[in-house]
Amino acid sequence: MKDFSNQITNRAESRDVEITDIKSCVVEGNFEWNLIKIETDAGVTGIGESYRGGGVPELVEYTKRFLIGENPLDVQRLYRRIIQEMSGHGGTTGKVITAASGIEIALWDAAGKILDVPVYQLLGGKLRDEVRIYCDCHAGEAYAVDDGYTEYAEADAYSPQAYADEARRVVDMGFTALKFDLDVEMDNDPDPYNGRLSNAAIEHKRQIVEAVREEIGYEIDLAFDCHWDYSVESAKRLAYELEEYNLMWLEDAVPPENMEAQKEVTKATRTPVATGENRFRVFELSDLIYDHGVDIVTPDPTTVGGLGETMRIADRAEENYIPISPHNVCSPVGTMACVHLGAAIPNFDVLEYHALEVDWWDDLIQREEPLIQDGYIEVPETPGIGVELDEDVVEEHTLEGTSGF
Ligand SMILES: O=C(O)[C@H](O)[C@@H](O)[C@H](O)[C@H](O)CO
Repeated sequence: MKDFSNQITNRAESRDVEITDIKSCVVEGNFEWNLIKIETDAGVTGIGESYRGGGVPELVEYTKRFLIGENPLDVQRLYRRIIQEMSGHGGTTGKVITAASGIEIALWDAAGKILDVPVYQLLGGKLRDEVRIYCDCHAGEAYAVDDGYTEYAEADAYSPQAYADEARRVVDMGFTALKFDLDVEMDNDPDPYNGRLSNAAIEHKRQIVEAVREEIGYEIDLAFDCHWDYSVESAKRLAYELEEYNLMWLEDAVPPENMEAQKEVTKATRTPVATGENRFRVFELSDLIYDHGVDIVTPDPTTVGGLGETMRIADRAEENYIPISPHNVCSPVGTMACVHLGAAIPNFDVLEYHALEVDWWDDLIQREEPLIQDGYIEVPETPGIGVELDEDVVEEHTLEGTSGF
């Protein structure tokens, strides 16, 4: 059995740092945000975020047995150590990689603070001073949270007009790129399991896209997400139907497991096709990238294995002239980690923001101004990922029944 413990002996004293504790906290936003803290004996705490959902706190707790005492500056080695230590019990993919992603981000933050540089600098420097954001939007009354929102009767909540009105509202906030969900309840008719779209369902979707385009024009980038719902033939029929609307992309039209099915859809249409958020590590995306089975790749850095793993994916995508637009449904912590990534990779396109309905999203960090200004986030010059949590707000929104940091 190999010994994966720290074999590094040669290091300048000023960088001889140790991890003293690792903590996690689930914050209840529009998703359950898994925040992570890594404490060190250098008086520095790194913060990170793993993708939403259950299991992360337990896995983070587990890693303490081999990460405490390690040097947080060895980000790449420690990420691999998590996989090596846990691969025997399913750690090469799935939730272990999700947990490792948040730890990896917290390590970059700690490393940046210890070395007194922003994370993008550690990733190789920056190609841009600000990162463009696309806003994930929702039609429908469930999301009526802000001024200027029209309330709809339930039957009209997913009408083309409701989509167009919401698109207008979000464009007026300064965003230059939007995404809506295109999977609507009527897709279940007549059968929710076979993935088949009726002609009426496709026509309804076409009308939604048309209404949004008529409202916001063609200068705004516009994407639609289908959440892995359709059969190959229905995905293709839908993608053909939308070709005339010049979308930024059509996302996740078929289920995520079958690469060949995905490739068939991508290659069948001139509507750009995006996917990637529910794959783990570079291994689960390489085939799709090298076979040009995706037009825009959308890994989630807080799921896929952190910033290093996303950079490896971005490298392969760049080699194939494919842009990368990270999926992101995080709090400001995970979002800011993605901003450093977006600054450091050449083929970055746009970063998702998915918290329009969380009016305290910005309050979670210590900051005067909203993070997003006119649809962009400025790449911070402060050490680490460049944001610090407001502990009171974290505590206020800690998931009920969990202990918090
Ligand atoms: O692209 C996206 O923004 C995602 O698909 C989200 O819309 C999902 O709903 C969420 O991550 C739940 O799984």
